[in-house]
Amino acid sequence: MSVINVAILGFGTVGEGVYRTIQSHSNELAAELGKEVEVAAVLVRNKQKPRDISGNVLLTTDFEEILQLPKLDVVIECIVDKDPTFSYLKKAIQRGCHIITANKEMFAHHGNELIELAEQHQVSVGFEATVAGGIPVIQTLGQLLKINRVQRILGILNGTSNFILTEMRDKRQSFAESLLRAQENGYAEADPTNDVEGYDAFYKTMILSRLAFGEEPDWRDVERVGITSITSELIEAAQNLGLRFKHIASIWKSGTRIQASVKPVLVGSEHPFYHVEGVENAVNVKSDIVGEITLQGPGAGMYPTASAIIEDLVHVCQSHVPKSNYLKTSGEDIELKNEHQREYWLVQGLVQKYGSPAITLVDEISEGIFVLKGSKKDIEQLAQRQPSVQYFSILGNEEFLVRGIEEAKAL
Ligand SMILES: NC(=O)C1=CN([C@@H]2O[C@H](COP(=O)(O)OP(=O)(O)OC[C@H]3O[C@@H](n4cnc5c(N)ncnc54)[C@H](OP(=O)(O)O)[C@@H]3O)[C@@H](O)[C@H]2O)C=CC1
Ligand SMILES: N[C@@H](CC=O)C(=O)O
Repeated sequence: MSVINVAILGFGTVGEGVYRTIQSHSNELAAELGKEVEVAAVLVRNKQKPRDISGNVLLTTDFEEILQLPKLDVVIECIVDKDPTFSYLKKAIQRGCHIITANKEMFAHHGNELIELAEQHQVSVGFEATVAGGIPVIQTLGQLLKINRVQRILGILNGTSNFILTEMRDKRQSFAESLLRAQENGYAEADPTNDVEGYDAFYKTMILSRLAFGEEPDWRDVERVGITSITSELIEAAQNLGLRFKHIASIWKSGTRIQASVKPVLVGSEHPFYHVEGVENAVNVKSDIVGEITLQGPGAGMYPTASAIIEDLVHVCQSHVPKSNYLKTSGEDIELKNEHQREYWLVQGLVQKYGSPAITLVDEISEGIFVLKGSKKDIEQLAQRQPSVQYFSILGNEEFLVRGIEEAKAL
């Protein structure tokens, strides 16, 4: 049987998971591809670290050595940062290799250039692992929703943040303890600021936007808020109202503009994301023909990410060259709340009571934590006047919230 020669760049959580999965699923790969998949080389930063890699595999710190291999078909990139990964992948494409990447930061910045270059060189690009870990959302949007016009996407896109919020609520762990566990489980980025300050979810949101709408919002206009301001006290107050904090990315088209935000909000049990817990991610796509679809599954970790990459491996070896601009016709306009519409907010840190006639106090649900009603603009102005104020939008219907407040008061 002939062979597909693969190089894996990086041998951390993801790279090692890919290596192990190629060994454990060799029969399935051979049956699907009609060729054996062999790992020819692994690139690392530190060759002295002990690793469980067969002696036949070239283990190197020099990417040029990999490029000079006599036979190389696919380069799988599982490193961190934009550089030198982008230049490695360009060289791999120029050498005629298909490429696969898990690196969302690099792909959000350079995905288009890589896809255009791949098109010129008649090779394919796999990037399923860049968004939502093991959930096949890229293939679903790119291959299975080609005719639907996407109207809006909501996503829980960072497994570490969702894991931390769940641990803090369910096990009453501190933020620091929960983050440490996420790191031990291999969920967090090398620099976890990327997870907890919302950068990782932001990059994933930009990749999804390009895939679903054919374009991205202006990055400077995207509201990006992480989860670091969410205290145990706030989580408990929300829980007493029947609400859970979720870090949610939203993308929608308004007029000719694509808009997006990435921030923590509160959802009730009627929301499709209420039960998305721990390291799980979810993506809810609203399109004109099919309506709403929610995909849910593990959003980070060794094997879920390896699953996305292995499925990409089959896809790039079998598929034709992708279209540049990865993608789709533009999506469809959708009417969402505008900044003047009144909604509900969970607010902490007021130094003077809510401070504006345009804002109504609904209730003080525990000491110093209020439910207020007002427009986004009014709440933003309040937070400008009182910088200690933290505010979180409460999604869902009013009836549900009122019931939650009554139940919380009865506690
Ligand atoms: N962890 C997860 O659940 C997921 C991660 N990703 C993405 O996958 C990528 C890898 O993540 P993960 O495996 O968790 O990261 P790790 O930190 O566990 O591993 C990174 C690996 O890359 C190697 N490396 C780093 N820089 C270089 C370099 N300049 N040249 C050669 N090798 C280098 C390291 O080498 P050494 O071992 O010698 O230090 C290490 O083997 C990231 O882009 C991440 O965002 C995507 C989806 C999920
Ligand atoms: N650090 C990321 C890993 C997967 O993309 C996350 O927690 O989601």
